[in-house]
Amino acid sequence: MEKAMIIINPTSGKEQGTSCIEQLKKQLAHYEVTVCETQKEGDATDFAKEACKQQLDLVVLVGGDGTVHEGINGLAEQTYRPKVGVVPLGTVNDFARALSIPLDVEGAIACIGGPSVEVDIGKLNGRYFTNVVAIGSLPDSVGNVSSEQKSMLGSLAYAWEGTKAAFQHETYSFDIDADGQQFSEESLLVLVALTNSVGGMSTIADQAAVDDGYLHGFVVRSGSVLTIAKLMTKIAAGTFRDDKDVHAFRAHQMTINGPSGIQLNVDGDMMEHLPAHFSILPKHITVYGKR
Ligand SMILES: Nc1ncnc2c1ncn2[C@@H]1O[C@H](COP(=O)(O)OP(=O)(O)OP(=O)(O)O)[C@@H](O)[C@H]1O
Repeated sequence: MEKAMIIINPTSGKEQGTSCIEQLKKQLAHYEVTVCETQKEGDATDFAKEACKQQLDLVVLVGGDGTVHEGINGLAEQTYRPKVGVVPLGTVNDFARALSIPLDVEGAIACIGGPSVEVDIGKLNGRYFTNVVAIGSLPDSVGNVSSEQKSMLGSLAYAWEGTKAAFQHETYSFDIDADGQQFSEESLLVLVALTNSVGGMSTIADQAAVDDGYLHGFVVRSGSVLTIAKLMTKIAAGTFRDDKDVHAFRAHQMTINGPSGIQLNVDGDMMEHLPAHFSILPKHITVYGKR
């Protein structure tokens, strides 16, 4: 009999996590299932590592992007990696969106066992990421959105903090090396995306496919309120990357340096500091979903 581990964060999103376990077990009827509830930061990584060690066939990550990020960090370094299913319970759920996994519990559960994709995983310094790394004063303030704010306001909380940051329009100087090409930029926001879902929006990194083997970089060149307002409308219209204030590039390896002490927003949570060394692990983990 095949073996599966369900890793669930009982505090994710609106805390509806544990109620979907029975449904999930029905979908996984032909698996011997172990359920692991996370208690704190780092648990999902440890459980996922254990699933590799035991050579399980499937790991289902139930939670927000933070839980997916932690679970993938447990799998990425291992030689044997189980297939992955995702049941998104967070506010943004970028990884699920990028893989066309339905955002409702029933739909997401029904996907497990269907089509799957071998997805790229990003490496940033000593850790791994699945979606996006954001650097600059904008993500700095968006990173201050509390869980309570997120639960109550959802993406509105991000929009509010982002607007506040835009009014402060503080820019930083960044030195960037992309596959050996070097350039410097004065910027409010630098994004390194792996997928076409960034902060719940599919129109920023619209050309990034989950398995194209590239890191997709975007530098927002100026920080004026007008620039930000204009870019917001361009994001809505799907023409963000063509704007003269946006420098879009892609690479297999990148190094980004800038003022020390700036924290990075990695898959939605603040962690790591500059300098940031990026690389890509192409088609590294098989996930139930579609490209
Ligand atoms: N039992 C727990 N109690 C408190 N925090 C936990 C627990 N288990 C895991 N965590 C932490 O909660 C963090 C956030 O979890 P997750 O992203 O799944 O939910 P979320 O914050 O509701 O989602 P989103 O960020 O999309 O709104 C995880 O990165 C993890 O470190």
